[in-house]
Amino acid sequence: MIRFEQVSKVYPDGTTAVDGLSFEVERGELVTLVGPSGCGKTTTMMMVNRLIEPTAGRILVDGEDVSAVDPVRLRRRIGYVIQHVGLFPHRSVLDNTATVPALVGWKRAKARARAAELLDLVGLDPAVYGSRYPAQLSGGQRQRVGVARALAADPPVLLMDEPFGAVDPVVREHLQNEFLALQATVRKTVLLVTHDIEEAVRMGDRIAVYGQGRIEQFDTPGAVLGAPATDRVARFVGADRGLKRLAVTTVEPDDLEQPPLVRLDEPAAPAAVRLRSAGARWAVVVGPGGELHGWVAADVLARAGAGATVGPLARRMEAWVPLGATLKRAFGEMLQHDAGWVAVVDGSRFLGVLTPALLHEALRRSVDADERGIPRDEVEFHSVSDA
Ligand SMILES: Nc1ncnc2c1ncn2[C@@H]1O[C@H](COP(=O)(O)OP(=O)(O)OP(=O)(O)O)[C@@H](O)[C@H]1O
Repeated sequence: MIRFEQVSKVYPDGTTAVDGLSFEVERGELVTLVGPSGCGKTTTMMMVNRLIEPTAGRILVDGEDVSAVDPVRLRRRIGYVIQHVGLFPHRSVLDNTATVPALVGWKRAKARARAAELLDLVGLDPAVYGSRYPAQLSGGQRQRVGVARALAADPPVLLMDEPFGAVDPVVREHLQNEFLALQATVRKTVLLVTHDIEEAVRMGDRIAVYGQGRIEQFDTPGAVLGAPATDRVARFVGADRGLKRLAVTTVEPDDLEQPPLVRLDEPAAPAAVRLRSAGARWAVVVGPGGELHGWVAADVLARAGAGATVGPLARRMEAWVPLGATLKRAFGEMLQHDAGWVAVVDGSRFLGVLTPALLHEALRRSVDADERGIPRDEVEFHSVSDA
């Protein structure tokens, strides 16, 4: 969808900002460009909508060489979000959002209706915020208007230059998550510039890690964190890349262990016997359809009076995550609830548990899988304790 072919940019003063760059962003993909200040990220992005012209090479958007397209027409097909948003201070939020539809000749009522729809989509009630002016918004709200405005004419391509840079870390994470949820439905082809590796990892389907004017590695976040291609990439992603990788590695069924199970409506006494003979100190309690209910300690079952069933003795399961959650979230749940394991569910159905050792194993297998280019469930794992 966006294709760079041997693109270079040398500024008139002789600075080589971009040097022989070739890469492609697939349709509906979000690619983050990340690297230290001055490495050429913004130059790369601004060549796509012709705010900067390359010195050599060509850039194709949807198969069309951008140098052959009138820049104004080109920019109508490419949404652009920048750090300081650039809203018109004397226009209402609604009119700011309707800017591009109005420019491309939509009737005022239709442009405003579209703007209201977009404001709603980015979480701003148009009835409340539509008539305000930019100065009457918080930084995070202004950023949302910037995103709504860029999406208003429904461009297939979105360029975002440090779009969440001007807000504090908490708001930033919130906006990132909101944008990811939005992107899951609108599926734009997005190029996002950031100098923040955490943001690149969280947002990107793939990441381009820049050295000076060149891409050092172009791969999925997991692969970049698991197997940095060069020393420079390794230094940039940081010594804690294993921890960062927790945030991009998901829980899969093969990662899980099957603990002893007891049924909610089963009598306590035989359940206690079963657990004792298995040497288990606790069991997961499931409902009749295999749905997760809670957990119960073996000694509580053993002390229960005759005729007791498991149900009233069970404790609520606090530490659980859905299948597909990140390992970071699973680990977070364990820490928050001071639990040695976390239950994993698919919908309401109980699938198994993850322990710290299994979590480590899942992480190691995913690193191996990326290094060898094979699926994670094909990686055999031997831990120190097997030796
Ligand atoms: N108009 C210009 N004239 C000369 N040099 C320029 C010009 N614009 C940018 N540069 C230089 O080109 C290089 C790349 O700049 P660019 O803005 O693309 O980097 P960046 O990676 O986006 O940096 P940052 O994260 O700081 O925004 C830098 O050395 C910069 O000083």
